[in-house]
Amino acid sequence: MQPSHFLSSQWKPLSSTIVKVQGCHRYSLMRKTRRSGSARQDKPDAILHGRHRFSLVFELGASAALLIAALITINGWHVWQTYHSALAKSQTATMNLTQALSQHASDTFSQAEATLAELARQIDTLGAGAAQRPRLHQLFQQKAQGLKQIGAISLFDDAGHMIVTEADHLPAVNNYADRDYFIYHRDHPELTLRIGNVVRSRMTHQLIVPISRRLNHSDGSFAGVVLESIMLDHFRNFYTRFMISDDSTLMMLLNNGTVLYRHPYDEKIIGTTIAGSPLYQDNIRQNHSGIVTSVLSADPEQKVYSYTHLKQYPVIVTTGLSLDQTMSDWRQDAFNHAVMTLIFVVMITTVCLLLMRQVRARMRAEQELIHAQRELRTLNRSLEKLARSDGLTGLYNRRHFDLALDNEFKRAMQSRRELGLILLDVDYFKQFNDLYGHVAGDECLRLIGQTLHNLPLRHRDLVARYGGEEFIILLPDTDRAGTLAAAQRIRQGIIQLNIPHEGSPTGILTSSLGVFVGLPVAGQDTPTRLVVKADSALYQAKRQGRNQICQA
Ligand SMILES: Nc1nc2c(ncn2[C@@H]2O[C@H](COP(=O)(O)OP(=O)(O)OP(=O)(O)O)[C@@H](O)[C@H]2O)c(=O)[nH]1
Repeated sequence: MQPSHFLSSQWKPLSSTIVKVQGCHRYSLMRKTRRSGSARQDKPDAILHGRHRFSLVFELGASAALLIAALITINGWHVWQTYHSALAKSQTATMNLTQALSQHASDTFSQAEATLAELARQIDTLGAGAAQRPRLHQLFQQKAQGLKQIGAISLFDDAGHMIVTEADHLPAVNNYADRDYFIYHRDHPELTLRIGNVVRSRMTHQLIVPISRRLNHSDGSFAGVVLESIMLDHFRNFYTRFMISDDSTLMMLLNNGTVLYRHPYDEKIIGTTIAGSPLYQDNIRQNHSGIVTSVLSADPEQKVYSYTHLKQYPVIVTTGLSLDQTMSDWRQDAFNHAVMTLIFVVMITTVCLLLMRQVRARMRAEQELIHAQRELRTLNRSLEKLARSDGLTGLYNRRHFDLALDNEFKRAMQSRRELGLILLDVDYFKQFNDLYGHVAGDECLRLIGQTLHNLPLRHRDLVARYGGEEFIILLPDTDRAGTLAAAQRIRQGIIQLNIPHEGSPTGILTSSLGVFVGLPVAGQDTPTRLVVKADSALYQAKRQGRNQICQA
């Protein structure tokens, strides 16, 4: 028979059990189980790391976002607070200013009212005839000298002629019947004080505020007007004392919104009206006093306005402080805070991004490390397997067998249980190689290895290639009968392979087996000695004609 025939022939494993064992495990099975176990461990590992990384990066991002949100909220709250505080301060400042101006205006007008009331009484008492006029002139002079704000004091008859004045001479053209105040008093019976629009004096050519009062004859008919003109400069001098920015405004108005005076001084504005402005329409006209952020028609810039009506006179005083100006400190502060916040936000974001990058890099390194560890473990397992197994047959090698024998030897000593050892050698294998070649010899050894591998052994039993064409089987806790039965099965198994061997007297490949069974004796036996004993039994089997089992 050609070697190709037996090489391809199916070898049937032993169907009966030599040594009865429960739950025997193969090396390959153990290896498979261990590999799948590690795969099961690796998968949750990877998931955990993925999740861990995600949650770490997420936590970092969330913390930074929270920190930034807190920072912005705190600074926003601070800016909001300081805005309202600055606004309240500017409102207080404008109201104080308005109060000072209203006090000044009240004082000025009440002095004028008192003067006019006294002069009217004197005129009523003395009369205003030609004889009394020098006396009245003196009186007017005294009053005018006593009050420096007074530009002129004049008396007009019922036709509008100036008949007495504090000046030494009456004007050449001295009819004032066209003046507002004259017309008003002529047409209105009340004897109350009237504060008129600013006009230019015909005598001094200065701007004046005319304050006038009607005079009646004893029968109640119109007798004329007594006038006290207050120089606009009086207000100008007073208003200039206040240090206000150019875009702020101090104003004195008549009740109808006509401007009596305005600081900073601008002659063009004197006599104009703010009656159409939101400030006047929505606030001044409606309330006695108040504070409001508003605009004027002629001045669209938003200002913090405070205003008050004088209690006794139809005059309003208003102060408008530039919102831009009054809030400039707050704006600077808010800007500083915004810049600081921005710097912190940028810093936090940068640090967070760097940390996130580091975490990612670290996680990546960890992943790579885990991967490398896994590969190393796999490599170690393969190396371990390689170190323990025989390359040709896949069985354990001599090195592993020696270690296992050491262990089982010790165990047998301790447990006082017998140990079985079978040493197998292929008969006439040199001839086989010579006849069929080394490749066929290798295949033959592989088939024998497979036969041994398929033996139904217990989990502590071990089959190894001892070297060359020699195999060894270790059977812990096995008595003589069990070991011999196993040896017999093995021998039969090899015969059943039916490998043709023309160099053998039997015509097929056979094997000789040396068996040792016994309890190792303390102080006498060693693992090597047990093998030697099995080997000498094998030697005996060879000597007695091969294809047989001999026991040591
Ligand atoms: N093909 C092959 N041959 C091997 C291997 N290992 C050892 N051999 C051969 O096995 C033969 C063993 O020969 P011997 O020790 O003289 O024994 P034998 O020819 O079997 O004779 P007996 O054992 O006395 O029956 C040698 O020729 C070795 O070269 C191997 O792995 N493959």
